[in-house]
Amino acid sequence: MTPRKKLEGLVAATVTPMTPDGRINLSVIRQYVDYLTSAAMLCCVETVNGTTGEGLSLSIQERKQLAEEWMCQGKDKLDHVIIHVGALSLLESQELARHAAAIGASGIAVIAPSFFKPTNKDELLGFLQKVASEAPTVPFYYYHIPAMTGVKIRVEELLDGIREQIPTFQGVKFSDTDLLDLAQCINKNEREQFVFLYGVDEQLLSALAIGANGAVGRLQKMYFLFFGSTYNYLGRKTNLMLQAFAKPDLALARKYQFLMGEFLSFVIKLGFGVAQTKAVMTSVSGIPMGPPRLPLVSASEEFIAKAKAKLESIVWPDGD
Ligand SMILES: CC(=O)N[C@@H]([C@@H](O)[C@H](O)[C@H](O)CO)[C@@H](O)CC(=O)C(=O)O
Repeated sequence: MTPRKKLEGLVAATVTPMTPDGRINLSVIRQYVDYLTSAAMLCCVETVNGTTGEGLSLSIQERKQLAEEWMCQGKDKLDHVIIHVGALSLLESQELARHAAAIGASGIAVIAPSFFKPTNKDELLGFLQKVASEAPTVPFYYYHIPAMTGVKIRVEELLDGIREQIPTFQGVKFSDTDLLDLAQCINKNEREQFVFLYGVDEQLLSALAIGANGAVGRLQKMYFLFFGSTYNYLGRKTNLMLQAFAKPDLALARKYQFLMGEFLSFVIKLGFGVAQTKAVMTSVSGIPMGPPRLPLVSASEEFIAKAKAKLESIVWPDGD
C-alpha cells in the first residue's frame, strides 16, 4: 500500500451542500474546505457522503461528483479525505470503491447494508471484503453506526482475523455509545495495528479515557481518533478539550465536554439530526449548506434561532 500521511486529529463528518431546489451544490465546497482548515482548525475531512453527508440519499453519480470535488478542493489543504462508499447494493458499493481509488482517496469507509441486513459476523465480513477488494491499495475502514443501520454485530467480534480477509483494513469508525465494545476492541488491539475513530461527539471524553487507559502513548500518537458532525462548527473547542486532556488537565477537559454537551442536549431536545446540523453549520460558517433531501426536511426557523442563541450564550473557558 502506498505510504500515506498518518491519520490524526479531528475529522469532520461533512454535510452535503445543496441548492434551494435540492441539487448538490459543488460551488461552495472550496469555501467549506477553507472554513474547516482555518476557522474550525481541522486538517482532515471525512466522510464525504457519510451519514451527515446524506450519502445514502444521493445518486451514485452525485456521490462521485462530490468525492471528486472534495479531492480537488482539498488538494494541498486537507491531509486526508476519506470517502464513504457504503450502499445497499454490493455492486454500487464496489463501483464507488473503484472510483474512490481512481481519484486518490486517502481511505474508504463502508457501513453495513441496512435493508437486507447481515445477521452475523461472517455475512458482514463477506460484504465488506467484496467492497474492499475493489480498491486494493486504499486503506479501508468499517463504519459502525448501529443506530442508523440496525446492524448491531459487535465490533470486538468482527475484528477477529479481519486482516486475513481484508488486507487493507485499517480500523473502525466507531459511532456507537457501547463503550464496553469499544474498550474491548482497544484492549484486544495489542499490536496497535488498528485505529478507532470515535464518533459520538458528546461522549468523546469518556472514549478518550478508555483509549488512554492502555497507554498515554496511544493518545500522543493520535492512535485514537475522533470524527463527528459537530466538529464542523465546534472543531476548535474540541481541539482545546483534546489539548487539556493530553496535558493532563481533566477539570478543563471536562468543562469543554460539559459545555458541548449542554449545547447538544439543548438541541437534541428540540429535535436534532442532519437537517439541523446543516442549519447550524450555515448559521455559524455563513456558507449556504441548503436544505436536506427528502425524507429529511429543513430545520425550522424557530430551531435555527434557538440553536444560534444557545451557542452564543455559552461562555467557553478560553474566553470565546
Ligand atoms: C448519528 C450521527 O449523525 N452521528 C454523528 C455524530 O457526530 C453526531 O451528530 C453527534 O455526536 C451529535 O449527536 C456522526 O457519528 C456521523 C458521522 O460520522 C458521519 O456522518 O459520517
